[in-house]
Amino acid sequence: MKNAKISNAVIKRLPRYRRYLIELRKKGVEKISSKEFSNLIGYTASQIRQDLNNFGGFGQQGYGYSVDGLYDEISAILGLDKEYRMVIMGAGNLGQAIAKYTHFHKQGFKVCGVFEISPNLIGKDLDGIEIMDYENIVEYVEEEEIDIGIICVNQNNAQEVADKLSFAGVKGIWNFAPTDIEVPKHVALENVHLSDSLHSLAYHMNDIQKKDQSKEKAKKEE
Ligand SMILES: NC(=O)c1ccc[n+]([C@@H]2O[C@H](COP(=O)([O-])OP(=O)(O)OC[C@H]3O[C@@H](n4cnc5c(N)ncnc54)[C@H](O)[C@@H]3O)[C@@H](O)[C@H]2O)c1
Repeated sequence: MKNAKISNAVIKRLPRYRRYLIELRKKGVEKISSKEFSNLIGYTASQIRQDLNNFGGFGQQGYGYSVDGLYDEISAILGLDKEYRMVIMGAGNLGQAIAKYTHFHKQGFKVCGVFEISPNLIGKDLDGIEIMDYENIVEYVEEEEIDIGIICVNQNNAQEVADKLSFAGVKGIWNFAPTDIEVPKHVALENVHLSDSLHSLAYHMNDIQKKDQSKEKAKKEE
């Protein structure tokens, strides 16, 4: 890797590159130029070259990128060439939905356990996964070598759960609670604030509407 300090914006684009490469592999495409990739994905060719140069390039002048090679490299950069063991904290609506979503497992992210505080849920079975008592989370993470904790508890309990998971030794926390939790430096944190995304959608919808209205107005005034 050329540069250890990669901007978050670049990291966020890599899964998208990878998704398109999966489609290209399915179609049997073996190589692609940055121009062709640009037409497909919607980023400029120079953006693509710049992004991939962060990691040493991979492209060959006059040849373009090897689809398999680039797919392997990006997968390795994202750490998707290994398996991860996960626990879900909170077996409410969201926790259950994530536990039942089998696609993550196919991508190498295995849900090993689900933890709860509600006596009504502890001991129940969730598609083959037993819902366990939150009291036992630290031992479980240590014994089962859990990598990732997924926070699906109520907002008010999220920080406490994050502290417990960090203490127990998880390497990453995927936080769905709509609150900014703090984690120690050795733990990676990714927040998924669905409402933020929805609010951003509302903004863009209204922005398009406003632009359309001002176009209409300008037309009428002509
Ligand atoms: N449901 C959604 O679609 C959705 C979408 C975006 C964000 N969220 C957020 O995700 C979180 C969960 O949402 P939900 O709809 O599943 O809520 P929910 O109330 O259905 O479930 C939360 C569960 O967490 C459990 N819990 C609380 N403290 C705990 C602890 N310390 N350890 C283990 N379990 C604990 C509760 O007993 C409950 O069963 C919330 O913070 C919510 O704001 C939910």
